[in-house]
Amino acid sequence: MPSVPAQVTPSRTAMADPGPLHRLDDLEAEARLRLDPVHRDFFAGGAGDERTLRANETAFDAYRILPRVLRGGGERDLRTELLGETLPMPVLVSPTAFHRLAHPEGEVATARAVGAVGTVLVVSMASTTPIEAVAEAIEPSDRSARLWFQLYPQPDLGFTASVVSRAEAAGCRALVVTVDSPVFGRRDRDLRNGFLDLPPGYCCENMRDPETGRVRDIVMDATLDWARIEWLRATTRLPIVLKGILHPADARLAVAHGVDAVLVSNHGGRQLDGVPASIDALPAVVAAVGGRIPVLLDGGIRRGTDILTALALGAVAVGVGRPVLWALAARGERGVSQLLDLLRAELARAMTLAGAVRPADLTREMILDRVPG
Ligand SMILES: Cc1cc2nc3c(=O)[nH]c(=O)nc-3n(C[C@H](O)[C@H](O)[C@H](O)COP(=O)(O)O)c2cc1C
Ligand SMILES: O=C(O)C(=O)c1ccccc1
Repeated sequence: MPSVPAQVTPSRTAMADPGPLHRLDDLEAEARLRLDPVHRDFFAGGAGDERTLRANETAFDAYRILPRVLRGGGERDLRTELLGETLPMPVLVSPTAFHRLAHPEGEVATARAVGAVGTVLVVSMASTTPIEAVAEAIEPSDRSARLWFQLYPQPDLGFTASVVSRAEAAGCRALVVTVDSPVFGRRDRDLRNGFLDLPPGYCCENMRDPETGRVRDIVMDATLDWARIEWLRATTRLPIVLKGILHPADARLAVAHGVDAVLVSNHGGRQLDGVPASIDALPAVVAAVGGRIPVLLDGGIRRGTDILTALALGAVAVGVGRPVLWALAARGERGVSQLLDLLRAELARAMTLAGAVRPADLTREMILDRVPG
C-alpha cells in the first residue's frame, strides 16, 4: 500500500488545478481545510442559537416546484432588468466583510470573477481592499460588470457623505444601505474565539478618514431612522437599496420614502436570531410592495432551484453571501467564477425542467408551499 502523507492541509502554492466544480457544497468542505478555524467560524456563524441561520437553508425544503410542460422555448434567457440595467442573470454577490481573510487577493479576486461574469458585486463597507482598488480590478473589457456599495450609515454625517462620494467616484452604481444592524448581532462563536477585530496588517480600507488617513471603526448606529434615509436620498443621486427588510410595513415605508429597491434579508442569520428565513418573509414583502419597486432576496441560496423558488415568489434577483467566501477561500478568483457559472447552469436547467424560458415566466402558481418535510 502506498504511504499516505500525514500532512493533509494543502499548501496554496502546491495546489494543483482543483478541476471542475460539480457541487457548491464542495467549496465549503475545501475552504474548511484552508481557513484558520477562527476566521471560518466568523464566516460561517450566526447570532444567538443560529436558528435563523439554519432556517435560511432548510426553509427551502417546505417549497415544491410545480413545473409546466410542453412549453418549448429552446435556450433559456436569464437576462434580468434591475435599476435600469440588464444583468446576465438574476444573481448578485451580497456584501460580505473581510475577503482578505479568505484569500490573499481578497476583494480584488472576487471583483475579477464577478466582472468576468458581468453581474453585480456589492462591495462591503467592511471590505479589506479600498473601493477604488476593487473598481480597478474589473477589466475594462468587462464593462457590463457593476459595483454597488454597501453602506452602514455612520453617526458622523460628514464622514458618511465622504464615503458615499468615494463610492460614486469609484463608479459604484447603487448604494445598498444595511438597515438590520442598529447594533452588532451577538455571535457566540466569535465571542468564544476572541475574534473581535481584524488581525494586524488588515483594515477596513473604506473607513480611512480622507483628511487624517486614520482608519475609523465602523459604528453600528442605533439612532438610524427614516429621517436618515431621507438625508441619504438628498445626499446622493445613486439608487438606494434598503438591505434587511423583513416586515411588510417597512417595505411600504421604503416605497413611500422613495427608495429604489428593497433586499429581503436577515443578514445571513447574523443579526436578530429568531427572525424568519428570508424565503418565508419574501411573499408578504412582495405583496406589500405591489410591483412598485424591485424586491431582492438573500439568505440560504445554495442551488439553482432555490433561485427559481425565490423568483417565482416574486424576487427580481437573489444574492449569495457565504458561498462566495467559501469559493474564494477554496479556489480564489477561479472558485468564484466557477460558483457563479454553476449557479447559472443550475438555474437554467431548473427553468428548462419547469417550463420557463425567462425569469418572468416563473409565477407564484408554480410554487406549492407548506409542504411537510
Ligand atoms: C462573513 C459575513 C460577513 C458579512 N458582512 C456583511 C457586511 O459587511 N455588510 C452587510 O450588509 N452584510 C454582510 N453580511 C450579510 C450578507 O450580505 C448576506 O445578507 C448574507 O450572507 C446572505 O446569506 P447567505 O450567507 O446564506 O448567502 C455578511 C455575511 C457574512 C456571512
Ligand atoms: O459580520 C457581519 O455580518 C458584518 O456585517 C460586519 C460588519 C462590519 C464589520 C465586520 C462584519
